[in-house]
Amino acid sequence: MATVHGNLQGIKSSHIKQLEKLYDQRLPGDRLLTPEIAEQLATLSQTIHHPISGYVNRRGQIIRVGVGTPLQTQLAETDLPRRSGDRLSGIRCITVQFQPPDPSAFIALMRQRLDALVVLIVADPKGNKHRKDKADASIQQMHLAHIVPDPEQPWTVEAIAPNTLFEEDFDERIHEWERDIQAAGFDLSDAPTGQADRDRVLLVGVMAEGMTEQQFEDSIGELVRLVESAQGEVVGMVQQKRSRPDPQTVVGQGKVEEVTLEAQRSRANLVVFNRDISATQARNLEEQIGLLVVDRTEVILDIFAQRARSQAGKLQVELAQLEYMLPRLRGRGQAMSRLGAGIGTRGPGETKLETERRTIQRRINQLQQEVDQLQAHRARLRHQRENQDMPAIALVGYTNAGKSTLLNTLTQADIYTADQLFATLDPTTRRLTVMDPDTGNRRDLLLTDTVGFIHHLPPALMDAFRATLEEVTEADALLHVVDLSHPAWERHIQSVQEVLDELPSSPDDVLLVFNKVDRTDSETLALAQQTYPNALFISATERLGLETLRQRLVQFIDAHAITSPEIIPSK
Ligand SMILES: Nc1nc2c(ncn2[C@@H]2O[C@H](COP(=O)(O)OP(=O)(O)OP(=O)(O)O)[C@@H](O)[C@H]2O)c(=O)[nH]1
Ligand SMILES: [Mg+2]
Repeated sequence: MATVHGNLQGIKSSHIKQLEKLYDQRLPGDRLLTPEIAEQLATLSQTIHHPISGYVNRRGQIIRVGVGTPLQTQLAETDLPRRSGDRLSGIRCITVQFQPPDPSAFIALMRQRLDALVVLIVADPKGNKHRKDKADASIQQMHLAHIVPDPEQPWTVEAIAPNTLFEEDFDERIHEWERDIQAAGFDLSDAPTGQADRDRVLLVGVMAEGMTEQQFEDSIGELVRLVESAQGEVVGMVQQKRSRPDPQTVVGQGKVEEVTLEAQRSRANLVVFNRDISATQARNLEEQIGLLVVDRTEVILDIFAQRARSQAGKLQVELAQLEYMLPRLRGRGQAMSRLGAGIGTRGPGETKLETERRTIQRRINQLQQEVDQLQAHRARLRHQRENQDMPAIALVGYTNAGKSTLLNTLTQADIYTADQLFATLDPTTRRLTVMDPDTGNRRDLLLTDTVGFIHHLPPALMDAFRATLEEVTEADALLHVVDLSHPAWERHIQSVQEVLDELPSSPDDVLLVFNKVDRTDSETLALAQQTYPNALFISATERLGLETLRQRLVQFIDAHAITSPEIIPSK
């Protein structure tokens, strides 16, 4: 089928027919291009005001025609002929553009292991007021690029004269290039394929106005942890200081090119921004970089999607993902959907993404109802527990602070704990019996472990996880667990406070517990003790300070008269 690829939006059907007709043409196998086909491509490109790329095999058949640059119209890995890593793909690309070739074109050359890339440059009729609609097919420049076995810059490009391009026997030259590549032992298949299990992620850090150097570094450090928690691997980073994001591409044009190049150099298959990006920005960036581009929120949602085990967890994650996606629905091109290995593509899945907005909205409504039911169910459970007259205390804190470890240590529970962000999604409640040291009386209380917080917890997650977060809002008191060994512990306390402030309500009684003192330096410990004289200092893994914690829990219950605890006389 003669399908025209690329972005056909706004292109007249008569022009699409002309593009389709290109498939009927055939080039002599030993020529890179003929003047006739060059002219047809140039005229068509000027008529539709868009770059056009044609792909030709070694027999001279046109196998693909696309509207857009080589990167926007590239063949997916699966559509390329299977060849060993030291061989070219046997396909060349002829592209007509209005600008000289930029790095994205060479990246397309590399990714597809093209025999050669011919770039024809014509005047953009849009930019020429006097001859608005009249195509001026005169080709202003011709460039020829091909792969060379140089790891630093694995391509070369040169201006080429028409008679060389149209008349020279290129069969031999291509074989020569291939022999050079083989002789150098250069592996072309080293390029990212997007089929790997782990995403190879290039981070883009935008340092916004008002951000200190330290805050910026912390945010990048956290983003690396988030990517790793989502099973991705950070392979590089590009950063930019920018007071106002570019509405089209977040970062400036030069930076986008740097990202494109760096992505190629580090063989990344996914680009992650440290700030939120709009649908338009994502689309523009993807078109220019040629890779899937996601933001921090999508990475967090992806971790949640991977971690959700229970029915309730899955339900809430799906709701959060759909709520996040709905205003951002953007038909990601075929090429994009194949390039992303994992992050940003898991969860509801591509097919659901492509279904209409209305279907998604209906699904959201349905999920909202299910979450309402879940909320009601949890409320009933809590009510039953309240009848037992036991005070309920919720463990809250920044993700990875050690909440689950503490609950496990105190109550011999077996909640999954790990040195990764968002290990816990589902709340777990355990009974804890503590002894009043003065009277020797035993007291029972309920301790609930729940999902961790993070700086700027995405609103979609806060809404979808309302049933889970109610364990916090409905508790009688909170144990705020802080990882004191984390360099950003003070900001973590602040971020947790900010999330708590966003909840409809939260208990006034909060006991601050500094954890991981076994790996905290003495200055930090002294500073925290001085700043928070009423706080507790513990190590959940080393079982340090736990007895004091238990005693403080008893006092805490009494002093705040949280409830009238049942007093069980000791034997
Ligand atoms: N050195 C040290 N490590 C600890 C301590 N407490 C917990 N950890 C480690 O910190 C990591 C995170 O612990 P979790 O209990 O999963 O943390 P969490 O707060 O439940 O995290 P999320 O569920 O992701 O929000 C694990 O690798 C624990 O072994 C401690 O007192 N000392
Ligand atoms: Mg946990």
